Amino acid sequence: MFNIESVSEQHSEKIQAIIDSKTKPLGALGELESLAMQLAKIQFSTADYSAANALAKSAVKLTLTAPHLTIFAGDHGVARAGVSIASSDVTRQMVNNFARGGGAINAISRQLGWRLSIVDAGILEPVVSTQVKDQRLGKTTHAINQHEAMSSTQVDLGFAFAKAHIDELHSKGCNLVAFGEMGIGNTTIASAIMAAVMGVPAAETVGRGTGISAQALIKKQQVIEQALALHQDKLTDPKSILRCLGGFEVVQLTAAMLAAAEHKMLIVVDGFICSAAAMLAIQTNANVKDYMVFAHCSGEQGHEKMLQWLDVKPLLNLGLRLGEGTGAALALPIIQAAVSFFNDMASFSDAEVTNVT
Ligand SMILES: O=C(O)c1ccc[n+]([C@@H]2O[C@H](COP(=O)([O-])O)[C@@H](O)[C@H]2O)c1
Ligand SMILES: Cc1cc2nc[nH]c2cc1C
Repeated sequence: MFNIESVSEQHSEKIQAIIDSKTKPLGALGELESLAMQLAKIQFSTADYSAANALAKSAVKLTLTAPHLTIFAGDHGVARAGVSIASSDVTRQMVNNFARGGGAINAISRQLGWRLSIVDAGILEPVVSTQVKDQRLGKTTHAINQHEAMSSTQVDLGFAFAKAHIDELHSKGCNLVAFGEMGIGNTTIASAIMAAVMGVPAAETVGRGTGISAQALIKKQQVIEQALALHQDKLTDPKSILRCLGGFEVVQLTAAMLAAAEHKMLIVVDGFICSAAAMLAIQTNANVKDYMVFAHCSGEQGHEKMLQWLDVKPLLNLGLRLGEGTGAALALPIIQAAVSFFNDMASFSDAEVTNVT
């Protein structure tokens, strides 16, 4: 269903030679070098003869164009079980806040230069604003400990919506996407998905989300255990996991990542909920991982274990546990720095510096 090319290793040696020709000790730009290598493999991945030629002459440039961050918002039936500090009304209130430019993600995006889309993937009551894109799959999901969260028709519609959104960004020249989410109760959803995908008990995936009490944490774990037991025979593939345990925003996050990789966009993954969607995207098509950068390790218990399972290294560890795409947004200047050194740094020969490699 998704046609995602794995990145080519064809030019790796030439790309490494360019990185190593720069005026620095070998490897001294650390993770920036890994990012440059990843992006170069994505952008020079064709068997194109001219790309190979340009690489040989170190004339090729990496590009970052129209960086775009999309926040998907959704509401969750499970929020009624007392698994969050907030009620579902706060999802709509925060979407309204984003629409008016008042969220943390708005402030950070203005500072760093992300363009923002706010997508209503299915919150209780829609927000009337031209700033909010209607991709609603329903009013709210069913409580996952009582029922399948949604129908397979809703999952499919979410995939279609997300793909159309990404196709539009691509047609406008965007080659770097980040995603965030907003949805009271969605750390319960992400913990349940993590448990289903990794085959570990809820106790290993549950965390405090927005900051619930020790007592509420026990309740939250029970709810996840009930959901896993209720759907245990159906948690066999990503779309079934999304149907049984998902959220409307998690469905669209998963599909958006897959669609972005089809277009060879770099995908910046945010915290716990976005990483749960990334797990499902990778289960759907393992090649998507080549296009992903994991921006940060969230303060949410379980995220570190999830990242270890994914075998990825996050760029930042700032104790953020807000969501909204805030961690992903912060990765932009780091990615820009990787592109700048690759494109603009002098080589030892250009700068007449003794080659120390
Ligand atoms: O991204 C994260 O790692 C993260 C960790 C904890 C909480 N959140 C945000 O908090 C909300 C979910 O928390 P909760 O307690 O309602 O499940 C949702 O709107 C997320 O954006 C996000
Ligand atoms: C106020 C608030 C802001 C948020 N942003 C993302 N998740 C959130 C949850 C709450 C409760």
